[in-house]
Amino acid sequence: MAQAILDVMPGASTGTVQVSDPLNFWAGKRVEPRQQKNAEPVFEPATGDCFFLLGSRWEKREKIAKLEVINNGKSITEALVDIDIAWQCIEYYAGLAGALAGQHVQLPGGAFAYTRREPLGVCVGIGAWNYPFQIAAWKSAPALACGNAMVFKPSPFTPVTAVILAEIYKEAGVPDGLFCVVQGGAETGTILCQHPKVAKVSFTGSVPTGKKVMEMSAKGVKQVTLELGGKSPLIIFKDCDLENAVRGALMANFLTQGQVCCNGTRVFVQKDIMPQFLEEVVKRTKAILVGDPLLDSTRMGALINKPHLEKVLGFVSQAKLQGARVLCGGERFVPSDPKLVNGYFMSPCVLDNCRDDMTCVKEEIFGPVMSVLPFDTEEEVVQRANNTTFGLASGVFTRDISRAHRVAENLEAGTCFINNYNISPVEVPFGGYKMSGFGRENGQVTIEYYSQLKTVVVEMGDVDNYF
Ligand SMILES: NC(=O)c1ccc[n+]([C@@H]2O[C@H](COP(=O)([O-])OP(=O)(O)OC[C@H]3O[C@@H](n4cnc5c(N)ncnc54)[C@H](O)[C@@H]3O)[C@@H](O)[C@H]2O)c1
Ligand SMILES: C[N+](C)(C)CCCC=O
Repeated sequence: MAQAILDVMPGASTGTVQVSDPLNFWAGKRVEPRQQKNAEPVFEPATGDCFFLLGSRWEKREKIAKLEVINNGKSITEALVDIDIAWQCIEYYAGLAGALAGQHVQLPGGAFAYTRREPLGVCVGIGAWNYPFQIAAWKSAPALACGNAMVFKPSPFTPVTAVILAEIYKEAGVPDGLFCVVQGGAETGTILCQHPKVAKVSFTGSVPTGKKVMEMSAKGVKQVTLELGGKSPLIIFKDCDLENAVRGALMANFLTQGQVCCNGTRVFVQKDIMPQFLEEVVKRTKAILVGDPLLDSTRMGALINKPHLEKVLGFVSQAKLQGARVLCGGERFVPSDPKLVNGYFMSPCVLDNCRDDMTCVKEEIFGPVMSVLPFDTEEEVVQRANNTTFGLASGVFTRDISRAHRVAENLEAGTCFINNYNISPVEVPFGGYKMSGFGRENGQVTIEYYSQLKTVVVEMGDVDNYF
């Protein structure tokens, strides 16, 4: 089955998914993608209709990416990477499916035991809106590889591309019902978490919703994976390669309009190199091309919706009131293209003069806002970096290899990037410490979160009877 799914990704088959009213469609219902041959890949904003023609592997990649741009607002450059990460994830778990294995344990007297890795049953995946296709793949690929079924609920803000994934699985021959997409918001999510036949919930979203999901799952003794928010530190020591550190800071803050859970939004810079760092990071931030996300040249698209844009701009206003200095950006951006004037764009922002007690430094903004903080010593910065309830990711730039590993060990986070940031190869586990959640996605370890272990004990002699 896994091979069949892979065969579909590079295949030359055709099919379409028709989506009516992408923001509200199929609320709470099972999606049955319609097969319509030879339809054009178009999206009609006026009617909300979306037609998608599956083609060759690379045509599909482009078309799914284009739909993801329409779905989410991120740049096409990033959406293409997201689609690649998604198929790499499916390929990876397809490979692991055949390698699932237990253990043989020799016992006294010739008896022995063995363990079997068995599926959990029906797993629910609930996704956030920032990586809609990728999240659906990160959850469904290991779930299916372990022999489970998955019911996936995307965010109501980005309902489209999970359905494309369902279509791909269907084309690959996945039996009906093994991967289903249901649409809706909190109400639908609640029904899924409370359903007695659901064995596990894998959730990606905010901390408050994650707590509710955990509470509901606890009542049914369901397993849970929680991929929640973050306020990750990025520590830049004076002995770093400054050019790479600046690039790393941009990667840590501005992907997907800054709407990334693991972003390194608290950028701690050692005082000695602060002026050079700020000069370079501001110059490069100002050069980020914001605008039509479907253009290859665009590097930053639109935020997810108006309330969210207003919330992010509100964080910038509050930061100013609390004494931060805006070095660039932080304002609504209106592109010159008339069709984009009502879009939810903002200019990427760098905040200086920040303190640890400011709201912009303590809370997850989930937008393109980098807060820069000075520090003196390693001991001090590690203590400040850990002074948060979150623990998703962290980063350190230094040429001192001992320091790099010491800092990585001491940071309370599920990931520490050394001399890079926000790369996530599928082979590498991803997940949080503290309030950023638990369980992992990606990597071999995720098999353990989508399967259960059965122990079989085999007697080879007579039964010892105490009675
Ligand atoms: N750690 C990660 O891997 C990761 C990845 C992406 C986003 N996030 C986090 O997600 C947040 C942004 O995403 P969001 O705004 O979509 O989060 P959210 O918590 O508002 O919603 C996430 C999902 O939960 C659903 N939902 C809402 N209420 C529910 C309920 N009561 N029961 C069940 N499901 C419910 C939503 O419909 C959506 O599908 C940020 O905090 C971000 O850091 C984390
Ligand atoms: C692919 N990234 C950039 C590591 C993001 C993972 C998902 C978090 O929002």
